[in-house]
Amino acid sequence: MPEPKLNEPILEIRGLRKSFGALAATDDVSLDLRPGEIHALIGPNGAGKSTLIKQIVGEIRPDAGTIRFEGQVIDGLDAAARARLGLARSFQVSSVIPDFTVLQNVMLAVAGASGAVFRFHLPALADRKLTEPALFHIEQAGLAGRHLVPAATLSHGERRKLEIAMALALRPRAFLLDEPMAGMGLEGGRQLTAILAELRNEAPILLVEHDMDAVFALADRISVLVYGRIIATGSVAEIRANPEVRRSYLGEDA
Ligand SMILES: Nc1ncnc2c1ncn2[C@@H]1O[C@H](COP(=O)(O)OP(=O)(O)OP(=O)(O)O)[C@@H](O)[C@H]1O
Repeated sequence: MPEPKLNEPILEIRGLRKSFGALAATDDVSLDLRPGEIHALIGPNGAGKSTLIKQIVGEIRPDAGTIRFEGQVIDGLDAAARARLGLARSFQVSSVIPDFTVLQNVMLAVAGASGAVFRFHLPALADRKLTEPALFHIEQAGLAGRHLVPAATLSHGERRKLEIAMALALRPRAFLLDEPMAGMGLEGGRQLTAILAELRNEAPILLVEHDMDAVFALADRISVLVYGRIIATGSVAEIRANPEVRRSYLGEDA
């Protein structure tokens, strides 16, 4: 794989198109995810956000266009191969095992990432190669002290943090987060916002989110998708001031 150059986009989408019958769900979309940034993708329901994410992770094949990941064209790779490169969606497809503790779940993710065989008996649980990174990611995700609690008994917000810890264990090169704030409540949302702000230091984040408070607090750049097209990309200030964006998505009170 060619070495990515500093400041070259981690993810580079060019001229992507996907139609369902007569409906252009992705209509000539070009978008970059740069190192260290949180790039929010916003837009009304049905704008094509999920369809775009599915094409990035390899679940849907585009009709046209190219996706590069760390300089490599990934158009021919399936979802599993893309995940192995470090390009995977977090949160939507959840692999949390309810009967396992927080620590066991994260150890499983650490083991999966390293290719180790995970044995569910005491020697494996004492294996510091798994416990140490697992505990580190649990703390990173804001769950310190909760590692012995079964996942089934976690609150909604804690469960999301567990999912972040498991995502971190996979050492992704980019995070694709699909509505992480959904159902979090005010306090949970605040906590998750702080965690995501830190997460960007691990890998850049493409953030699909309807919660505009979170988007405005976190995003370095925002792209606005309407009817499958990106109508604007810019800083929070630029997007808030953009008349077309205000008309089509934010409303005049934004
Ligand atoms: N498999 C499919 N077959 C036909 N139409 C589809 C399919 N998947 C999505 N669509 C249509 O494509 C458009 C974009 O849908 P998509 O789910 O990507 O939007 P979205 O921006 O993610 O919406 P939301 O914010 O509600 O999640 C919608 O009109 C949807 O009905």
